Amino acid sequence: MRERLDLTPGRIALLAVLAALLALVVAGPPLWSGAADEIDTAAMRAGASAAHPFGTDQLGRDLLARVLVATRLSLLLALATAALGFALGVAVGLLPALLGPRLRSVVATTINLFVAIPGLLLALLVATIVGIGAKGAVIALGVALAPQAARLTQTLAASVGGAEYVAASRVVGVRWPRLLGRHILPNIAAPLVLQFAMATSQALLALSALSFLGLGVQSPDYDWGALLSVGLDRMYVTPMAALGPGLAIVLAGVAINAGGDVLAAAIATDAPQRARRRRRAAGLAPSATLAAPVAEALADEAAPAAAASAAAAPAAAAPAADAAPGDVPAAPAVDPAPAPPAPAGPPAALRVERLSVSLPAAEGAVTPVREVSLTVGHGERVGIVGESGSGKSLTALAAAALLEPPFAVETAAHEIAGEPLFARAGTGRRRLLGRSLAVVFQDPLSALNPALRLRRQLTEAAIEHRDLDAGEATEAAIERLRELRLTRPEQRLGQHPHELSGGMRQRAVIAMGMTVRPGLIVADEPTTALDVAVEREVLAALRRANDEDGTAILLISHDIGVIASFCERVLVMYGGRIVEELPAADLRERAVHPYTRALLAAVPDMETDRDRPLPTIPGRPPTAAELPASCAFAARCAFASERCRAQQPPLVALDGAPGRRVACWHPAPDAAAPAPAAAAGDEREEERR
Ligand SMILES: Nc1ncnc2c1ncn2[C@@H]1O[C@H](COP(=O)(O)OP(=O)(O)OP(=O)(O)O)[C@@H](O)[C@H]1O
Repeated sequence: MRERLDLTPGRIALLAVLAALLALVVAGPPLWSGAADEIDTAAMRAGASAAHPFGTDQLGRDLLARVLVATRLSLLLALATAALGFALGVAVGLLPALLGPRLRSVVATTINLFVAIPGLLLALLVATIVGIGAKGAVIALGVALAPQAARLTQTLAASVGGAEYVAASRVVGVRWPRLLGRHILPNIAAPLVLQFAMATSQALLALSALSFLGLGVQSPDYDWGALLSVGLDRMYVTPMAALGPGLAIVLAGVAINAGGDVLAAAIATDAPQRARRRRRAAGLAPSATLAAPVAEALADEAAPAAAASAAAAPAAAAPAADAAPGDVPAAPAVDPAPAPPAPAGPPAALRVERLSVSLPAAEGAVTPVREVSLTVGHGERVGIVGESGSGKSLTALAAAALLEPPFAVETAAHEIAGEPLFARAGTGRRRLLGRSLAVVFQDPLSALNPALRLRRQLTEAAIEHRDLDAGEATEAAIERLRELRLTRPEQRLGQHPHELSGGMRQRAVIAMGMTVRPGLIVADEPTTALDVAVEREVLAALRRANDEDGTAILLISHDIGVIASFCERVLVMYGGRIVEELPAADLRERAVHPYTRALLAAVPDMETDRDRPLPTIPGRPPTAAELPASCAFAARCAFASERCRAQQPPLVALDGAPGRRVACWHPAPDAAAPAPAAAAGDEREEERR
């Protein structure tokens, strides 16, 4: 502990000084105000002596006693100034995390404007309004401190807001006061405390300077600055008259900073925080691709509405409100087959039609997800597979309504549990999402708040959405953990995330999502960071949720082996589109898209010749900026023809093969599968020749 708090002998000495100063704040005036205020005409302007070590002032009052008594006023005024600055600054600095994108940018611009004004100028401006004296000085300096505090808070809150555990909490519908209180403020407390201590010592210095100049504390009150002014006259006769208050100011400033350091270190080196720092140092930060879009997700309901407004409208909906008009090009015109209708019975857990995601880029807008239509039936396990950059995560995040400007989301339809998501207003939408959908991100540690024990994290969604009290929610969480085969669940709830292994954490995240019994879990690469044994545990946990609760699963992975073994239906994505859809059972033998086949060929099976290298797909997938208006896979495809390089193949249903779709001008021959419905079937042989 001592090492973690960096308690060097010097720092311990400063903490002792701070403790002594705090004792003086309490005991100084009662003990010494008699001597401090006693006028002694016989000893006016006396030099240092045993009776008056710092000498006396012009009325013969003991200067040492006055310095001791002034501790209270000096420190309390400095504390009040910093408190005022931070109360204003933190309140304003948190606003961008809570407001919609437009108001957020107004507040951010205002903060920037105030930060640009020199603090002294701002203080003088306010002082002219509120007047001089102790009260005026506190208000003027407090207001001058506020912009820096606001900027710091804004930056810190934005960085925590990007964490996946905040996104996970949002998706289960946790409201902003709870988000702030539980997830954001505890995680930004350490740097804020540090900054607060520094602001207090700065305020002490500034207030002393004002009192020294006669603009701060007014007679008969006095602080160290006022005493310094008295003592300075006699600096050469009685040096301690000036050195005493001067030293008090310097020592107090340094001691306050040391106290702030130790307090901040105590908060920051709280065990879970340390674990997170170690992870960061090891380079295990959350994936930038995921974190970036979610970073904006803090704006509660207003912002999804921006992206959603487009979604609620028909296919030709305008881009999201924040994107400049004309920024987003229409996705290339294709005539995609709609997602196959869900079987009769309960409504589909998720249905999106013509989902496109665009974002502004240097070279104009890019559309990394284009016209994706998919349905996840009630209780179904559907997989999305594709190489990195194929658009899987953006599709999943857009489906979970977690994308915000600068991403612009367009859909012709977006239904969750059979209900049109964007027909609802903010609160209703959040409730629908919170009750019907849970998201499991790739990195379980970043999906859990490192500062909180599992109990709070696993119960908050159930308290919010199932109206359970804390005891009932705890019971539900224990039951979920037990179902997911986590040993000693009661004990686990008392632990912090870093105390669990990777697989346990991911199961805890799944349990967190399952406490509201959602109809759908969207799991984005939930096993990528885990080893094979743990991967099996996590997939088994998802499988149990599916089997026992009928929870549908949308599993995203670049590993076609995982998808094939876990899912019932597979969507293969490439270049932001679905290029093939088929039942998982057909994957190995009946896939017809050359890309799907190439992915499969790159996975070894029992018949693979171990002496020969595995086939790989030549080249690399196109980035969002490189997506052509023709077939995106053509550049890497052995069967590509002129037509592939010129025209985008539409995603079409395969005749006589329910639930199968393919987007290819030359689907591979498949003895078991009927010929594709597209004209491509006939042309294929001809063109290949
Ligand atoms: N925050 C972002 N800023 C700019 N471009 C992005 C961003 N996120 C995604 N993209 C673009 O969108 C494309 C699709 O990204 P997405 O994360 O959905 O792919 P993915 O298939 O999930 O890949 P991975 O498995 O690596 O996560 C990327 O190739 C990238 O060009």
